[in-house]
Amino acid sequence: MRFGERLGAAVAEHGPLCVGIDPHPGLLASWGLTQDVAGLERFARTCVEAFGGRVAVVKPQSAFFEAHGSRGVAVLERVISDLRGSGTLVLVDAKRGDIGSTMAAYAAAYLTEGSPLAGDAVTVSPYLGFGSLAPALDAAAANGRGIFALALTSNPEGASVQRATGPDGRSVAQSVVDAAARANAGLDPLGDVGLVIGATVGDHGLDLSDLHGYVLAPGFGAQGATVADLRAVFGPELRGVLPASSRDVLRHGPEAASLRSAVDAVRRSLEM
Ligand SMILES: O=c1ccn([C@@H]2O[C@H](COP(=O)(O)O)[C@@H](O)[C@H]2O)c(=O)[nH]1
Repeated sequence: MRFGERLGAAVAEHGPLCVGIDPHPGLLASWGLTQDVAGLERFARTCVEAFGGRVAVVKPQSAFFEAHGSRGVAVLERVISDLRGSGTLVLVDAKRGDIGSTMAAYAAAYLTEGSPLAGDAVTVSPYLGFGSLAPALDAAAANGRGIFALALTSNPEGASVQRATGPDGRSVAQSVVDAAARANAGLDPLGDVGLVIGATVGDHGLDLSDLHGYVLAPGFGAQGATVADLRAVFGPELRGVLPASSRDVLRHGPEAASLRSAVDAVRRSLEM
């Protein structure tokens, strides 16, 4: 089954919340864990126990695993494998992007069946030109996987690049939206190319009407965006929007049960 179809089924079962696994040093400390691979592993195992089979999609942040070197990456590989084994979709947040020939290697790593780092989808950066992502689009389609391309990111620094307008009068972000829409055309119910648009961005000024794909909305929770902000940015129904929260859920650890309660509370807030 295509990624967009699998994501649709997962959202129908669990709701749209995407929970992030971001093992910040500060969170390891507040969970009473050591600042090493053993602490990382304990943190990650607790997250898998808490979220596996309970949310539509989990987003491990690759940077916090990479920070621990090859043994940290091995922990990420186990997180991906165990979450997928529990039936939960995994969006690896690695924000990869490079010239096409190198992008093909990233696509092999993150989107190809049998690769230990391949989740169900990966975040990618289109800022070497959306066309440079072609190997990732091809690998995603061939392997039933998806990509989420950065359009308008949640950090304030992103706007100077992403809201800039090109010679055709479109913003850079709108050109990313339009390219994703072309990739998703004809795929029902939604395609396999999603976008990242922060919940913090305010009036995004984008025409998303032809996107026909999912929108990951980080910035919800710890970065200050509320449910009201989500509705103001994306419309009252939040159709196709996956609000993403990491620290605001993870701060409730280290007990898996408390993490689950936090997820349930966020989910309820999204339903109100
Ligand atoms: O525009 C973006 C793109 C990605 N992120 C990532 O999402 C999480 C947010 O974590 P919180 O603790 O919920 O703030 C993190 O992994 C970022 O790298 C983003 O925030 N904004």
